[in-house]
Amino acid sequence: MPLSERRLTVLSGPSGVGKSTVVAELRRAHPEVWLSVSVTTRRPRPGEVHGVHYFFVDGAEFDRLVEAGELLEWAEFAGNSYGTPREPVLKKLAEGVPTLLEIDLEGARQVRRSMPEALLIFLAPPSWEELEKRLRGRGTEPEEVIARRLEAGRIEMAAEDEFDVTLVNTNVQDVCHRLIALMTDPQGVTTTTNREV
Ligand SMILES: Nc1ncnc2c1ncn2[C@@H]1O[C@H](COP(=O)(O)OP(=O)(O)OP(=O)(O)O)[C@@H](O)[C@H]1O
Ligand SMILES: Nc1nc2c(ncn2[C@@H]2O[C@H](COP(=O)(O)O)[C@@H](O)[C@H]2O)c(=O)[nH]1
Repeated sequence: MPLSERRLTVLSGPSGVGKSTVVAELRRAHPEVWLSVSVTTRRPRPGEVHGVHYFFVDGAEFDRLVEAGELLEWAEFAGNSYGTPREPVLKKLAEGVPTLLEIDLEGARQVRRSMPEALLIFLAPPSWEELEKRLRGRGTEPEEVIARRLEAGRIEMAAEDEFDVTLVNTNVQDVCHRLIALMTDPQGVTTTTNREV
């Protein structure tokens, strides 16, 4: 199947597992993949750019987008709201552009319901200890936020079976190769969870 005919792919996994790192590498190697830019009420981290990493909005604007039906999915995560603008995703899919969403478990569940043809991939850490190490090592959140993210991470880890495939993020390059292979040949994916270590 040519890349242009591929379906929507969702990448989820606990905070700190390496989703953004994997997506950045994937886009470097495969610029033809389009990544949805989410809306969030979270404050920007140093270096994050409005319109590139996120659309940073306040709570009132987020509520307006929800009420106007402008979000394909949305969720609260660790004290902030996050959502996927609907129109750009539908446009890219209609154009046949391979489309990737990097979203949390609740968002993935909503996409599963509204677009059951989407491929849902769970990114797992090599171990819980390594996840904690990565999240703390990133140094972007204070300890109380890290604790909330780890609490959410326990719930996300318990939901791995809801996904079509699990990729364990031991090596970023390996994960990228597997991810692009899955986007290239989604027919090879069975409906039961397929853990690729
Ligand atoms: N395979 C890997 N081995 C070691 N460190 C990694 C690996 N992948 C990512 N990291 C590191 O882990 C940290 C968290 O990665 P990243 O920010 O990409 O996670 P995330 O899943 O996008 O988190 P969040 O959901 O909180 O945004 C970063 O410091 C990153 O450099
Ligand atoms: N349901 C959604 N979740 C999203 C979206 N964009 C990002 N996320 C997820 O939120 C957490 C925290 O992200 P961070 O940038 O603050 O570390 C993480 O799991 C992201 O995948 C979205 O549009 N919808």
